[in-house]
Amino acid sequence: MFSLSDMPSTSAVLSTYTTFAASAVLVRTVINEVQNVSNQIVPKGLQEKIMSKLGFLMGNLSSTMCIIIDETNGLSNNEVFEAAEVYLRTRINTSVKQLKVSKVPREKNLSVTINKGEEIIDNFDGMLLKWKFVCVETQKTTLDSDNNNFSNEIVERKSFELRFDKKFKDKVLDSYLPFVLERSKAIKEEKKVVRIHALGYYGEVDGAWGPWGSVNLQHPSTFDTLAMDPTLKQELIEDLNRFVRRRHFYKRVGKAWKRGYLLYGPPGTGKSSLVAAMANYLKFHVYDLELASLHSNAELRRLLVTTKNRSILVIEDIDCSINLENREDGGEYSPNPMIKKNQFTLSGLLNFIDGLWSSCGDERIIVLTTNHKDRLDPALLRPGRMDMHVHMSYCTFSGFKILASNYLGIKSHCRFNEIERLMVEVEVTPAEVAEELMKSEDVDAAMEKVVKFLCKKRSERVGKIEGGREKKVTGKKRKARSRDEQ
Ligand SMILES: Nc1ncnc2c1ncn2[C@@H]1O[C@H](COP(=O)(O)OP(=O)(O)OP(=O)(O)O)[C@@H](O)[C@H]1O
Ligand SMILES: [Mg+2]
Repeated sequence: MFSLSDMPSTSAVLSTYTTFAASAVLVRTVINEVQNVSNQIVPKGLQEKIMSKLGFLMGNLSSTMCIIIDETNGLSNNEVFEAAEVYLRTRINTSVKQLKVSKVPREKNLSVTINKGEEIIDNFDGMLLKWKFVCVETQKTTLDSDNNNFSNEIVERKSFELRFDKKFKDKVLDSYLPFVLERSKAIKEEKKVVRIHALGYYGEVDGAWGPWGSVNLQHPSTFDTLAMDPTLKQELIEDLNRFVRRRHFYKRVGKAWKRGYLLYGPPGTGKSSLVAAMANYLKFHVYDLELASLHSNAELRRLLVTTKNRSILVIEDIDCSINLENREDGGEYSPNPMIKKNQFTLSGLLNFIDGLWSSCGDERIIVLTTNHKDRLDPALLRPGRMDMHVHMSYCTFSGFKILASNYLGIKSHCRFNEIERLMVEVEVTPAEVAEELMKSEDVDAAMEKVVKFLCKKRSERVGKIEGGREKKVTGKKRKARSRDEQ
């Protein structure tokens, strides 16, 4: 059994080290040896002192540099750690022996990470980078204020160690780590599940409690499946692209980074489907705001501040939600008849859109939908509030082809010409056409249904016109008769 006096002193160890200092390899061997021996005989505190001195000298000799990336940065999370976690999941290769797999309830996919102590080798621009996931258990003592007792708990401190050749220090800090941050952002974006938030119950949103409850937006609508004027569709996609890439532009010209879209058109022309397509395209969460459930402008403001950036706020059927023609008298309106008038106003809404809205978020989109654009106050429609007005019209033949391809997987059919002619004559909504297309899985039968439906619509229309003429004629006849009688 060794006694403490048998143990080599710090200075002895250091002088041993100096003797071998010429060779880094030998020093490492010495360190390992000292570590092995000291593990058995040296008290822990002294052991750490010796090893830190040796490590320091060793570090000076080695050509390797190590960056420690801790999970937290004081009280806040360390974004570099989070980014590394996400990025390294995509770099797991066969050299890793132990993985950890988990799944959170709302996520579709499994989350795969490396276990503690595992290493991942990465290459970047001619550099070799070695990542190690380190997890150290420490004891944390806390005072229980209820009974004034101290309690101990074991907490895990996680970090990554990133090792690379010293000569690449600048390149790692200036290029590689920013690259890891960027990549992780892109990976998160790809995996983002779009959610739709609605009022009505208090729900947990991203770990915080707030007035919005949310579920995954499972609306399958995309720009590809949407039947709308192809030029308008392209313009809208370009407008959205321009909006999201112009962060610096908005800053430079001193404008809030927000954009308003008014979607108008008859029922069943795809306004709500377009909102879903926009959300799926941009991967923005949706906040579905029902004005009828609000009681005051103050409530609107409170709700607004709890919405996140990179989101779409939707107010559907705006013409039905609020009296929008009476801004002069304050747009007094109370959606809830039990509550006094004058609490929730049009000017409140306008302020919300370009006053307050401007000051409390980035990359925000607001969408208003209506069946009656003409009923809206022009103040609401001006650029800066509703920047782009999108008319969702009755189904055109090009829209029909998108629906046919979508529902039946066909690009052409012998009835297409007939359908094209009929569509010029009648007004049908994409919703009506979609309904007919769904009535049969057999392509010919489905086409027949569409043709029949369009013919029926046409005869209804002709009937109406003739009925109208008839009425006019009988009206005239009646007048003439009464003149004769006089
Ligand atoms: N332009 C379209 N492209 C593809 N499908 C459409 C389109 N318009 C309507 N549909 C189909 O009809 C259904 C109803 O459409 P949607 O709810 O988007 O219409 P809307 O214009 O919002 O109607 P409303 O004014 O009544 O709210 C959709 O689920 C979709 O299946
Ligand atoms: Mg709708």
